[in-house]
Amino acid sequence: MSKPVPLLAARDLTKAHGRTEALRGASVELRAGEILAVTGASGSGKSTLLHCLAGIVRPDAGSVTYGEERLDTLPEPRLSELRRTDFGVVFQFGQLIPELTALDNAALPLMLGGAGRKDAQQRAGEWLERFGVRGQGDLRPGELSGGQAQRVALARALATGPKVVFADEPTGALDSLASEQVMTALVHTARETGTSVLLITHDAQVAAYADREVRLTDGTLAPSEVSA
Ligand SMILES: Nc1ncnc2c1ncn2[C@@H]1O[C@H](COP(=O)(O)OP(=O)(O)OP(=O)(O)O)[C@@H](O)[C@H]1O
Repeated sequence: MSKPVPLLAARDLTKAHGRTEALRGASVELRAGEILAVTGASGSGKSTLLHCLAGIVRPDAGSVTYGEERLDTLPEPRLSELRRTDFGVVFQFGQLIPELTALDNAALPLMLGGAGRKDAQQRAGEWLERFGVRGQGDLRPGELSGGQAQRVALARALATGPKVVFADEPTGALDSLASEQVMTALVHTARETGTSVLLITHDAQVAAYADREVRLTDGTLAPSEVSA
């Protein structure tokens, strides 16, 4: 059988922050519908890799290909459009807007994409429901538990129907029960919608939810792990 074509592929990425070489020739592929865990020690370059793959940061060298497009050289307007339409991101501390209710937080990307407020709120409500936090829709982030906030963040990331969700330590601030609930909801929804997930974690129990795991060491991935 021929090898599946990757949805997103990084080749030989290098990226320095000042004098720190965060990535030193990292290559990785994400396939359509795949949940890929990127693990590695603190400082090994995981977040930098995610930022390059999501088109948030441009690598110093190497390529990032998404479908037919080269993200590393794409003009900023098209890159922002892709980030809005095709990518969703979730970080360790949710990054919900504190002044907005959970419902309005989840509705915001839909409104930015052109939906009217009422329609966006209705669709956002359905996404909160999927993640088991519809009852918390009127609460502000400060009134949510860590796990609830992360589930709202996931609802917000998935509401626009992205092809890829980038999750950077989405359970890093949670206890094991909340972590399990967040990961179960994420995996279930990704499977149902065919969304690919790039999951960064230092937790082996979280990585076990993925289809495949690659490990970054000092800014590179071992060749055997690249083609696994
Ligand atoms: N904005 C920045 N300015 C300076 N150095 C940075 C910056 N971002 C990252 N670094 C450095 O680059 C290296 C890789 O960082 P990165 O955050 O990608 O690693 P990580 O594996 O995600 O780490 P952690 O698990 O601790 O979040 C580290 O040495 C870090 O200190």
